[in-house]
Amino acid sequence: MFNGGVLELALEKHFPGFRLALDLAVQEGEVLALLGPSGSGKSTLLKLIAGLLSPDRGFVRFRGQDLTPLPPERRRVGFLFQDYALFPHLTVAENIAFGLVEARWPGKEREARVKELLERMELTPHAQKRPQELSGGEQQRVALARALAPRPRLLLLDEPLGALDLRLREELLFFLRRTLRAEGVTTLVVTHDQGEAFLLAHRVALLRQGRLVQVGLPEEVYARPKDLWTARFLGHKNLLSPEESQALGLPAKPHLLLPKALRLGGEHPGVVEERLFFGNRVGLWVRLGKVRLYLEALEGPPEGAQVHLHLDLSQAVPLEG
Ligand SMILES: Nc1ncnc2c1ncn2[C@@H]1O[C@H](COP(=O)(O)OP(=O)(O)OP(=O)(O)O)[C@@H](O)[C@H]1O
Repeated sequence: MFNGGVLELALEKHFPGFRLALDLAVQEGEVLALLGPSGSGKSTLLKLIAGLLSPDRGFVRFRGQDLTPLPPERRRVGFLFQDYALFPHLTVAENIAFGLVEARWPGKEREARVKELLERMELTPHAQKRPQELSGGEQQRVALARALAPRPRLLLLDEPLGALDLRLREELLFFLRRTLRAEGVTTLVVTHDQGEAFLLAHRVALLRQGRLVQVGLPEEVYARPKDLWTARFLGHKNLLSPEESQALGLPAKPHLLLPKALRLGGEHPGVVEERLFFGNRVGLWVRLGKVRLYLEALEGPPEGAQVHLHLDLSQAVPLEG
């Protein structure tokens, strides 16, 4: 069942109206994104690993050691949950040092580690401030630094960019990506945003109603979603019914047309029904007879314009219902 992951999970947890049941192995140094809609069990899974919940059945194993009977504080797992609370009476530097003091790091090493994280997180100018004097994005970075400081062997992040506005989210996303790679810590990161999962993770695991639907490399999962639900959840737009597939010359089954299957200029005449301006690109909904297809381009004609599309049907992926 497992291919020798550093973290091995086999877990069952039941709540009224909800059941989580899954097996998963995570490799050393791997960043694995748990992706799923609201209520699919992402936070429950992290809490089971952290020891904040006990499973009804199964285990959490780390490097062969069964962590299941251990309380959270003995698991040596770092976590950052949605309601991360910084200590308001401590400075930024003291907040980051908190876990190091608890773990009795010698003074010199503690100072060096705090300095390193302040620099990496671009927080050095804020070291002596209190949390309430920081912006939301800065506070989030302090919380992340605090979680990383004691060099946990495993890091659990629940929607680490959750509360931020769009622009800050993007900024912090790249930051988080670099930090996780630089620290090399085995990480499970929960998100409901597929773009975030693809950018952060070495592998993504898709969760639906407490079950793993698909686990794989971002490119793999994106280009070969297991079924219609997964394809839709990953943001694919060209999902063809059996009838629509047939109208385009494909077998009468549901299909996904990958974005690279479509471009402007080709043999199929159509009409632009909708044109969406995104700033750096445009999205076009084009009607080709019975089928409406979506494509993106750097620029595109106005609504109502006649266009021709090139369709590469070798980029059509058959889907399970
Ligand atoms: N302590 C609890 N007692 C009872 N039911 C719970 C408890 N915690 C979670 N649940 C239920 O378990 C299901 C999964 O919840 P969970 O918080 O793990 O989902 P999630 O994928 O993290 O969702 P979100 O993205 O909204 O945070 C939900 O139906 C929730 O109501």
